[in-house]
Amino acid sequence: MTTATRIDGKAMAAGIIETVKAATAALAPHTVPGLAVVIVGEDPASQVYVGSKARMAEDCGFHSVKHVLPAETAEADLLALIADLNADAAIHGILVQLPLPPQIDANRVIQTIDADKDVDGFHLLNVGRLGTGAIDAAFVPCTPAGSMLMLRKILGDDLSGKTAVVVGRSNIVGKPMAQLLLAANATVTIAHSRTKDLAAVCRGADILVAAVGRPEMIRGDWVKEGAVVIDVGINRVDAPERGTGKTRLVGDVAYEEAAARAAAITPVPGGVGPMTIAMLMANTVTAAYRAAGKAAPRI
Ligand SMILES: Nc1nc2c(c(=O)[nH]1)N[C@@H](CN(C=O)c1ccc(C(=O)N[C@@H](CCC(=O)O)C(=O)O)cc1)CN2
Repeated sequence: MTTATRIDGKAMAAGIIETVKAATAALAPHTVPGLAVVIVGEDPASQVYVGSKARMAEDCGFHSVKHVLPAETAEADLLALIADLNADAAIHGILVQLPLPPQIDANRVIQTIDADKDVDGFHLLNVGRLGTGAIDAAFVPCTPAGSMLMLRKILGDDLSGKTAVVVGRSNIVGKPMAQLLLAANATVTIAHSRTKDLAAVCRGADILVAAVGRPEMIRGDWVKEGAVVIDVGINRVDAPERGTGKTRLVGDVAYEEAAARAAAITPVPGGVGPMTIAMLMANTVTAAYRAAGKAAPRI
């Protein structure tokens, strides 16, 4: 029996997009936020995400540019494109879709992006700002930023006294998510594949964030009664029940089992994913406000 509140990321994302549109309109006509998205190669999921980002940017009233580079692109050519985008005053945000092909050093690429245009929040300067509590000066990575807004909607801004467990230690999600939770006064554990008795660690969490990339790894009996569960995983699995060769998306959490114990939980799809794209738009409009020397709206 499902008892948990389903945290609707699609609806929340739509609200954020309305705020971004209003903030964009308020900058006109002097500044039009500009977002450049760059994809290297033909990974089908990346193509979908990049297409959604470029379309959403247009919908928000941005100057939206998409660069599609072949899979065999040399690192030097990608770095040259980034240098051009860094120098382009019409571009306020630069996003290079990950993963990149193996001949390209993703870290070198990320560190080449001007930190003031790093709307993904992956540049060391932004990582450092987040890690030292200078969150208002940072660009915060979109997935954790969106996850945090969802949590705040349920639990409020101050997480004092709450125990949070983040399962996953990636630079894109796990680590920044832990920093955000810490900044909101939660008591934070980062767990991962080598954590001893992961199920027991999860069972201690008032806030459980799953970002491991393993379909439905987190079972219902890993979830504390009344916990808030944020499922960051987006895994495509076979769905023979839908017909031959069909697939479906599942999270890192076994949704129905977890929902029977949690107070609130994000679904997959329709949870954290749409918030990721909305927060990218929010970061881009923030970058444009900063470039224009104006105070960015709080989103
Ligand atoms: N440069 C970046 N690369 C990647 C990031 C990122 O934040 N920056 N994150 C992920 C992928 N990602 C955005 O790029 C992303 C993933 C999923 C969704 C989303 O809306 N998912 C939908 C389902 C979509 C589907 O049907 O396939 C959902 O969960 O409802 C948005 C963005 C890796 N790379």
